[in-house]
Amino acid sequence: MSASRTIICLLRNDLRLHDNELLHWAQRNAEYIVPLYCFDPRHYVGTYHFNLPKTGPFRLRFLLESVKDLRNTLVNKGSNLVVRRGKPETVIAELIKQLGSVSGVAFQEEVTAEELNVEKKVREVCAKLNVKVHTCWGSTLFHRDDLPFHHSSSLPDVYTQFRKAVETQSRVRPLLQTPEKLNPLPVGLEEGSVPTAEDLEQTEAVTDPRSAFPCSGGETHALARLKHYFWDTDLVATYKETRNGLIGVDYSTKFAPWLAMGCISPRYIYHQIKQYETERTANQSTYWVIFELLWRDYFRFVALKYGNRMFHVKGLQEKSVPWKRDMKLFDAWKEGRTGVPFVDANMRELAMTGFMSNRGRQNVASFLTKDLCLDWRMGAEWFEYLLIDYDVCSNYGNWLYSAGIGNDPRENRKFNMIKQGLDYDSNGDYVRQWLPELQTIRGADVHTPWILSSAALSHAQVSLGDTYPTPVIVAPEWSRHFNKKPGGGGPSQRGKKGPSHTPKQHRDRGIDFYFSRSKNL
Ligand SMILES: Cc1cc2nc3c(=O)[nH]c(=O)nc-3n(C[C@H](O)[C@H](O)[C@H](O)COP(=O)(O)OP(=O)(O)OC[C@H]3O[C@@H](n4cnc5c(N)ncnc54)[C@H](O)[C@@H]3O)c2cc1C
Ligand SMILES: Nc1ncnc2c1ncn2[C@@H]1O[C@H](COP(=O)(O)OP(=O)(O)OP(=O)(O)O)[C@@H](O)[C@H]1O
Repeated sequence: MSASRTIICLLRNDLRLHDNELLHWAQRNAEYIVPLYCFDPRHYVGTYHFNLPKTGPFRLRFLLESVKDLRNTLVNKGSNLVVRRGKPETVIAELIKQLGSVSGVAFQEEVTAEELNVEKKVREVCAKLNVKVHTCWGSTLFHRDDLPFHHSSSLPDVYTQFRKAVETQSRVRPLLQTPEKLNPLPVGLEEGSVPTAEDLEQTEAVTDPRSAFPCSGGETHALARLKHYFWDTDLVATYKETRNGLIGVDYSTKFAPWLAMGCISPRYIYHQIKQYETERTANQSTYWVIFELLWRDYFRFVALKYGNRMFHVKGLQEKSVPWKRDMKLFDAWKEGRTGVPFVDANMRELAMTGFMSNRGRQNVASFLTKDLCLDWRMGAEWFEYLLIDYDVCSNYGNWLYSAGIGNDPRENRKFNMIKQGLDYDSNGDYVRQWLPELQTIRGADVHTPWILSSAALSHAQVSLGDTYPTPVIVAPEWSRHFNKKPGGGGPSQRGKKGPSHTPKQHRDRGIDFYFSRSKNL
């Protein structure tokens, strides 16, 4: 077996060939490259506090598709993806021994405890076996080394300050060139088969035709999605007006699942936006995709700054909140049986598809933490289990933010479930899509079945407490919106926000808009 100048590239959340720092580096430094993916058993245990399955069926399916897709891509480039079941540190030790003379092991750095623990163990194994370790930074739009802060501890605690600093003082790096051919595997190395969900003792995902994310995993599908959203349909040019939608695939980019597994590079998205802005149009919407990608960057750098505080009950602010751990309420929330239709519809969508819109996520997180007053980590772990796009930093960062113990500078923010339902699902179509038992209630009345007269309920054949639950809570402020005509602040109205602005103006307007949107929730 030939193994001179062989480098093992441990791939984790970087399942792509394009703009892949690791493979790019290995291509220049090795004669033989072993691109390796390990199905780590630690990803298939229970979550830390509430022992929910750590990887749910929708994400697992997406992962398996992504691994297969990367294998196909690598085979077409003269290489292959080596797949193993086992802990990376064990698999790598075995490979080093099997191959004889591995010159290096490389991986992309992660930032959170469980991933850092894997890195530590891989380093220990390599040190014992006298093999060098090379690491690189990836995953963010702005490279960690290009941030305008001397140290991660000086990262601002307010997103806007971070955003303005990187926008004015940093630059997104150019894309790395995708190799025409990749240096081969060492001769005789078995590539290994991609397991099934069953092999991993996990549940198969069941496809729901209503899914807002009916897409497959893998770089090929990620690049096709971008082509569709940017170049084939120009949807990116109206993103800011549609991004708060709830139904269908195209109201937002849906890049998140591919970004989470690294099937698409955020730099690639950025440079495609720049090209789109040059060739087609530049407006608030095209900028806004970058604005949102910067949130993703921000939470990753927040994790670098705060370490395990990201997971602690008191959050980044070290704030004691008397969270409850009422399992009955938690079950009602998880299963979409709280009796608050807008919450239930979103929670059922998540459970049945592994996806929920950003609007939905903000609402159900606010409901769990501010209305039910449940421990925010219950919600975070439920999302960790189910989301296809679960990303440790974006998930825990957003949950902390929603719970009021993270990076939100404003105090006591709370979403009003009824107002939100009326604003963003003004005719109740979204609620009816996910709550078949309320299908016969017409229009916006579906948001508040408990205030309907018994005649109206019986006409709709809805029996509260029987076919649909009575609400577990009715917050006092909701009553202001009972019987109100819908409309006002919904997404379609936002679309009529005025024409073009200079880039500077539209950025500032964008921020004002972002915050005004948040004040009266
Ligand atoms: C409680 C809660 C938990 C969340 N958990 C996750 C998670 O685990 N993984 C995840 O990727 N996103 C998470 N988000 C952020 C956001 O809801 C999703 O990124 C978005 O809904 C995915 O759909 P999209 O790709 O169509 O987004 P788009 O609206 O098209 O946005 C484009 C991209 O910007 C990034 N982005 C947008 N909003 C945010 C945000 N608030 N924080 C970080 N990045 C953002 C994503 O990478 C997204 O793909 C969470 C939000 C909340 C409120
Ligand atoms: N990648 C990850 N995904 C999810 N959770 C993670 C990840 N990495 C670390 N954690 C969480 O970080 C925490 C580990 O931090 P730490 O060692 O400070 O915990 P701890 O002191 O045991 O926590 P606690 O204060 O809750 O008892 C755990 O809650 C763990 O679930």
